[in-house]
Amino acid sequence: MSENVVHLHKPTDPPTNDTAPTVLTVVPDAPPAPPVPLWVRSGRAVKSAVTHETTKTTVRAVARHSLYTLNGGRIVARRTWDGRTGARYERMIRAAEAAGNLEAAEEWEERLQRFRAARHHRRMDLLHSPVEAAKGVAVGAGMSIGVLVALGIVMAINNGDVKDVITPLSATIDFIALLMRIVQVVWGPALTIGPFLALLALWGVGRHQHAAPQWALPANIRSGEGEPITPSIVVKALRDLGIAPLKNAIKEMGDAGASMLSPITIAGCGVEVDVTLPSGVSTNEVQSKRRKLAENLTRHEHEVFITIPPAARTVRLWIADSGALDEPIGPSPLVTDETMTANYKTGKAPWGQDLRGDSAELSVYQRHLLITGRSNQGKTASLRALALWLALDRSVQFWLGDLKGVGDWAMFDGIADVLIQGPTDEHVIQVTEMVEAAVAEMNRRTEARLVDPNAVFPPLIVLVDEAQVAFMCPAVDDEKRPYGGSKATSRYFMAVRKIHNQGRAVDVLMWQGTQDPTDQNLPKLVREGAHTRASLVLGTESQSRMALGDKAVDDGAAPHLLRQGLDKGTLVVASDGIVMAKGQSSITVRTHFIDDEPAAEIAERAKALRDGATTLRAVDRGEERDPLADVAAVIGDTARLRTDEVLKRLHALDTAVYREWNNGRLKRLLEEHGEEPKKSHGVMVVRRDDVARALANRDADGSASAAE
Ligand SMILES: Nc1ncnc2c1ncn2[C@@H]1O[C@H](COP(=O)(O)OP(=O)(O)OP(=O)(O)O)[C@@H](O)[C@H]1O
Repeated sequence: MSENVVHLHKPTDPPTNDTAPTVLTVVPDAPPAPPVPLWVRSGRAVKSAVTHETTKTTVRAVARHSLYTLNGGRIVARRTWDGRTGARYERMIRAAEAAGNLEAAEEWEERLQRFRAARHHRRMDLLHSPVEAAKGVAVGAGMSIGVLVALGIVMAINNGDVKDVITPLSATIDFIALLMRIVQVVWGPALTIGPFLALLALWGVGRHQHAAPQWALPANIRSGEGEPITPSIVVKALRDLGIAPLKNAIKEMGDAGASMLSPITIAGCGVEVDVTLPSGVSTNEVQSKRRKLAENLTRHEHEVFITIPPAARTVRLWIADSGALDEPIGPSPLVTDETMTANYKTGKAPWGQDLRGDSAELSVYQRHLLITGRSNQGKTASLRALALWLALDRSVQFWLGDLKGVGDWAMFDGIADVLIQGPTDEHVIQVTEMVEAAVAEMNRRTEARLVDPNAVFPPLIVLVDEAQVAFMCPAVDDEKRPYGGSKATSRYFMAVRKIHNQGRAVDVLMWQGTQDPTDQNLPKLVREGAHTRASLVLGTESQSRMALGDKAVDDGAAPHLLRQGLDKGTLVVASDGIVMAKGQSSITVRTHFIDDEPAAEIAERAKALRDGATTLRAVDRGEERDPLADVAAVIGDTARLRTDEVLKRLHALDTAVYREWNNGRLKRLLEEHGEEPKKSHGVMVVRRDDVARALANRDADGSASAAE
């Protein structure tokens, strides 16, 4: 009996085995939804009909074609009016005045006067013309009849038939009658279809000019995708920028707003046009509206570049063909031309293409370099492309620190004299010592130059990739001096600063690649010490200012407007080592990408050109110095030398060793050998004889202890 019972509650205990009865639960039906009132349903139906895509398309098409005809009529009427009156001249005068170009205004004024004088002349002529015209018709008709009769006489004489005298005349009359018949027949239908043909013609004009509101135009024109840039598109885009004085001036000018523009020229994969702004509109007002301008031109923001040419009140627009910047550029000539060599002094590295499609080449001669950019955007690749080219000049030495250390620079093994690869503090210490050794080398060269002003040295490129790792390194040395940071005691920072200050003249050059600049990971003095500054995409305008400097950004450089991921390898470069249009302070370069494999091949070619360098994994600090002998050497023949001058000379002799030396340390050295600095005329000095005695005593002690 119990198996026939259907429980109306949920069992709380789970069934214990497979034989447990299936429990069915009765779920009551949901209550029927209340009926929707008729007016709501009708409203919904109307809404869905009105908002349906087909309805929208139909409404758009009807509106568009009607407006084409209407506006076509307006355009034709205006053209006719312009042709017959001085309206066009007056408009040009207003445009020239609005643009502040009084010379052009005067010229148009003169033309208007000439036009009016000529029109007056024609009108005066018309007053006399009916009589003249009647006379002309009478004379013309008489002459024609005379000619026809003369022709008839010739025919009559020829045929011997007097009737032929009027044959040409009657044939002409018949012909005229025939024409009249044709006109009579055609006239009726022409009267009927004539207006339609006229409307069709007006529609054609309107359609050609897209003379309908934006919303009514077909989708492809509405989006403007791929549309060529014409003066009227540029003027319209400027008018709608939201700059009131510009808008008013263009309104004043009407169609003649195009007079603000230079001819639109093809420039690489886009077009270029200079816009002379009307008075009251500043160039940076237009520059700050780049996105809006780009959208008004139916382009993406990154496809429009606004720079400031030398001419006053002028902005230069470069507008890419839609999507053209997304096309890859070809391979590097370094890859395709296996015979290529380089020349540090006179050559230029084939880096990529500028936006005009011209090849962008960089001279690296006596220029410190800094490349910044967000992670994974092509910083190492663009820095390496320059180094690979320069490696093809066998005279150039490389000391290289890669603080990422995943092998991006491995192909320089055998080219570079020093190659340090790795991201740890230990690597930062080695890289710092490498840069300090370069400072010592620089000092040695400077000294040598003092002795021989014509001394020439092989270029030494001190390259640190991922330099932010060094600036952010927390390690400190035995004397508590930090390797990282940007204090006066920070070792990496100070070494870079010294090379920036003095390295150029003796061809010791600092090249750094660094990520996402901040004041901490790229101190101000370091970023401003580079002659060539280049940046890949960055996050903010303030970072762009750090990367390229205020001047370049104020003049339109905008790496923060490049697109992360999409513009890999595109650099904004501020340098005098690259050709750019006059007055421009930066240029956008799309670099050739050289992948690891071709990079290794280029490196092999470079090695073949060189005798083969033994690459060190850390800098050799050289033999142990003998400070007392060094003091004697820097004093030379001078009887006494101020202690600060002794320290300066020691420092120049070997920066790495004597960097931390001060008066106290010098005093200790002399005291260790039974001498001390003395006062002379109120200043502390070291005397040559004291040092010589100390040396002699030391040598005597040394030989005595050896003898024992
Ligand atoms: N010129 C270029 N054109 C196209 N793609 C490029 C270009 N340069 C680099 N890339 C692409 O970007 C990737 C990253 O390049 P790279 O390692 O040079 O970036 P990075 O900025 O040094 O990165 P990291 O964050 O590691 O420092 C490359 O593997 C390559 O796919």
